[in-house]
Amino acid sequence: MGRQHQEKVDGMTTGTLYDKLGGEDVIRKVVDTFYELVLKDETVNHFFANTDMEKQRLHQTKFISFALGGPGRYTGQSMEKVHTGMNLQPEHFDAIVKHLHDALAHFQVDEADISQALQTVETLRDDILYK
Ligand code: HEM
Repeated sequence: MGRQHQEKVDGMTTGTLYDKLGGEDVIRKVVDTFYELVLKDETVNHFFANTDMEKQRLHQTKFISFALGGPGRYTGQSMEKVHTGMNLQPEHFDAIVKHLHDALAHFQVDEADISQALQTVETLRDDILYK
């Protein structure tokens, strides 16, 4: 763990993976990989069928940034709102989580850090599913 932006609060290390991985430049590469994985996966790519490519990239970037604790914070409420009408199911959410895992693993992010990112994403599961 880099020391920058880190502090101990109640015995837990805070500071974001986003900073640890090197911020925007690295994130952009992770997004490219994640984007490819999502768009070639027929479990989920149809959700993006009517989304233009620029918006898709924006979505993937925001998703990754959120997962890594980067800038752009979302509330459950706003996430519920933007995914309303999609009726997302657990298998869709799980597929996205898997691609997040694989995209990070591709860049040698260690498994402990990947778990942390996956847990962050999990916090929004109930806000996003079945809406
Ligand atoms: C923690 C999980 C997620 C986060 C943080 C997230 C984030 C967002 C955000 C911020 C938007 C607003 C529009 C934008 O920025 O482009 C959005 C829209 C959208 N999300 Fe998600 N999302 C999540 C999960 C999912 C999942 C699991 C799916 C489908 C498999 C999905 C599919 C979409 C689609 C299709 C849109 C609308 C894009 C458009 O056409 O404008 N999202 N999401």
